[in-house]
Amino acid sequence: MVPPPGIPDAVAEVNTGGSGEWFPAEQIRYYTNVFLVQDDKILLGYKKRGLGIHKYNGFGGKVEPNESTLDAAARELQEEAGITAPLEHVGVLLFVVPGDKWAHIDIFRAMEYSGTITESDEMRPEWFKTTNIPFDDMWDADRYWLPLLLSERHFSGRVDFEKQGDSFVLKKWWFGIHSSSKSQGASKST
Ligand SMILES: COc1nc(N)nc2c1ncn2[C@H]1C[C@H](O)[C@@H](COP(=O)(O)OP(=O)(O)OP(=O)(O)O)O1
Repeated sequence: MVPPPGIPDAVAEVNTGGSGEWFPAEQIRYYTNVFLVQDDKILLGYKKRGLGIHKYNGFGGKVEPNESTLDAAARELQEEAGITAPLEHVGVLLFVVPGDKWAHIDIFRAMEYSGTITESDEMRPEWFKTTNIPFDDMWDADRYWLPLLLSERHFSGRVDFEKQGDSFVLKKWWFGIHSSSKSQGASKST
């Protein structure tokens, strides 16, 4: 299948599913998400409020006006987990819900950090073995792309969700890797 709207043509498919047409374009809102990986462990945060409450995720949030995505990612990591880290840009994900702004999320990986990992009012950090990631307690699509981050691929993907009450139900998804395969160094992106 060719990449869906919003994904560069050069990205090679690794995983796709669901049915129907892709949803039409709406306005875009930019977010970041940072995952700290060390040896066989990954640091996730249990979200205590807001979007994705009661799910585990990386550390991130909205990019503020006049802020680069890299600066936003570093700020959110500090605010939510109390640490700083060299960040490597590894992927871009588009999450689409009809009637909402598209979420464009720049994904970063860190392999080392400075400071003391600290719970915040938004996130409770917790280490997991990479063989025991709590996918049942994460956003539904994370199981399809997080392995690409762990295997050091540079990836792009898109997920269309349908909102049913308070739940986001997966409708269609597409994930692919960039031909260079290995992820790239820190970048401002977008
Ligand atoms: C829909 O699928 C998603 N999957 C994953 N894994 N992560 C997602 C998804 N949708 C949004 N996210 C990420 C993007 C951000 O990292 C957070 C949401 O950020 P939030 O709304 O909490 O932004 P803040 O700026 O921190 O919010 P405050 O204004 O409350 O500080 O989830």
